[in-house]
Amino acid sequence: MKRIKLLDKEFALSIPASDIKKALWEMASKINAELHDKNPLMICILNGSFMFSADLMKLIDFPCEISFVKLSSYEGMGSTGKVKQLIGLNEKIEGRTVVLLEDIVDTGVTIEKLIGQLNAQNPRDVKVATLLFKPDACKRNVELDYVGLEIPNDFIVGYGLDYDGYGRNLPDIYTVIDY
Ligand SMILES: O=P(O)(O)OC[C@H]1O[C@H](OP(=O)(O)OP(=O)(O)O)[C@H](O)[C@@H]1O
Ligand code: HPA
Repeated sequence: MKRIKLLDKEFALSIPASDIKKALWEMASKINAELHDKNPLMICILNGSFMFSADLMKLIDFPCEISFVKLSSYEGMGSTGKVKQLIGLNEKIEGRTVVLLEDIVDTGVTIEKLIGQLNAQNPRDVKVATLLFKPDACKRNVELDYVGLEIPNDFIVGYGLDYDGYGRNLPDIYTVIDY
């Protein structure tokens, strides 16, 4: 299995780009079927979601808007449990369907906090589309409307996800080894 090194850690290939592509096609076809008449505002949660959001948006077959927020909770290989908001949302969402685009729901603290903030602005509906979900790590009761792949509770990098800033550019996903 292909291995890479980032900083002090080694990683082994765990999800090839072809599996990511298939998961994106399946998710996009559901979103296209269910939301084509809802004029949803897509919200990309930076940084990690930049690659997933860009690839998913290319598969959406109806006119729709995208905006961006920037949140941070992870440091090194673990969650701090605290979510910092680095860039907020400018758009008004009252009465609108919004779709949060996440690369990963891990402990669930990031998505739970953002859903709470957005619900205070009385949207019509807040939906969550996440490429990856770690069910064994998730401590929060959050409803995930579109999930690409369920994965084990291991630290991963690639396809937007980083280890201390590195690895986001990798087209495949890798799992840490020997730590
Ligand atoms: O479910 P959680 O435990 O909250 O973890 C998920 C969040 O962690 C990552 O962001 P991170 O804080 O690493 O910031 P980044 O996107 O800039 O890498 C990821 O992009 C999610 O937003
Ligand atoms: O496994 C992960 N890897 C990188 N960033 C993350 N943010 C949450 N979980 C992860």
